[in-house]
Amino acid sequence: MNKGIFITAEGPEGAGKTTVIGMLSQKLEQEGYRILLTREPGGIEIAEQIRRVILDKKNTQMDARTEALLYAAARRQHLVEKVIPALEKGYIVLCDRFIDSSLAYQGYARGLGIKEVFSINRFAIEDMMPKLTLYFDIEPEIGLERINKHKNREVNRLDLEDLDFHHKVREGYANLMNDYPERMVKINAAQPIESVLREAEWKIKEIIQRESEKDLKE
Ligand SMILES: Nc1ncnc2c1ncn2[C@@H]1O[C@H](COP(=O)(O)OP(=O)(O)OP(=O)(O)O)[C@@H](O)[C@H]1O
Ligand SMILES: Cc1cn([C@H]2C[C@H](O)[C@@H](COP(=O)(O)O)O2)c(=O)[nH]c1=O
Repeated sequence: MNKGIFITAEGPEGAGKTTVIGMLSQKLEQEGYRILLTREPGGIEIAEQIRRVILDKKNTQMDARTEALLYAAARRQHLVEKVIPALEKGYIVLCDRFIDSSLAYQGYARGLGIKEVFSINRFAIEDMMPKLTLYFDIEPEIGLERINKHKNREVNRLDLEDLDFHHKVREGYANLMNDYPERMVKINAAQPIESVLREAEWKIKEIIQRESEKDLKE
């Protein structure tokens, strides 16, 4: 049985996910929580290798289903090698992207179908869904402008998709918000960083409180 809490961060490019969960992980650690901060695709050696293949700008010929399968493979390995052991030890796992990225990017924006992409991911994750998903909502124009300003960030193959693709990604997330209102919360990521941080922290504290009460009752 998992004693920890699995939390994911989702959203279009440049929404601020990495910045916000990085800052929150430090804050929560200082408050005494055991935190594992990780990311997808990646987080462990095999998945980082898969990440390099998927995101390499030279791989323009990659088929959409191959792309979806590679993300799912990286996800599987990352879960079994890193996420599940940490949850078993009682860590709060903060993961930068997870299955909803596949559903929004490959399922909706690439047009493979949300249900179809969910089904290959079901094989990868079994029933390991997050307890909470923070969805950082941003207009793609603002998000892309942010990452273009960020000189040290390497532009990857997915970033180079046209604006229409990035709008579809956001539409895909809007569909997921409708489908999973019990675990997904939307945060307006266009706000100043302090407000985004505050909202994300509230949501995380709420789930920590809820889960600890559940533990006490069990
Ligand atoms: N609320 C904000 N207002 C203004 N700039 C922000 C805000 N949040 C993050 N940024 C800046 O936007 C840039 C992108 O942020 P970050 O890398 O955290 O986004 P991301 O959602 O993880 O992007 P990606 O998924 O594309 O890697 C960074 O330079 C960051 O400092
Ligand atoms: C997990 C996952 C990711 N993607 C896309 C989303 C981004 O364009 C890149 C990852 O880069 P980031 O800087 O770490 O955000 O990959 C995807 O299309 N499908 C997925 O399942």
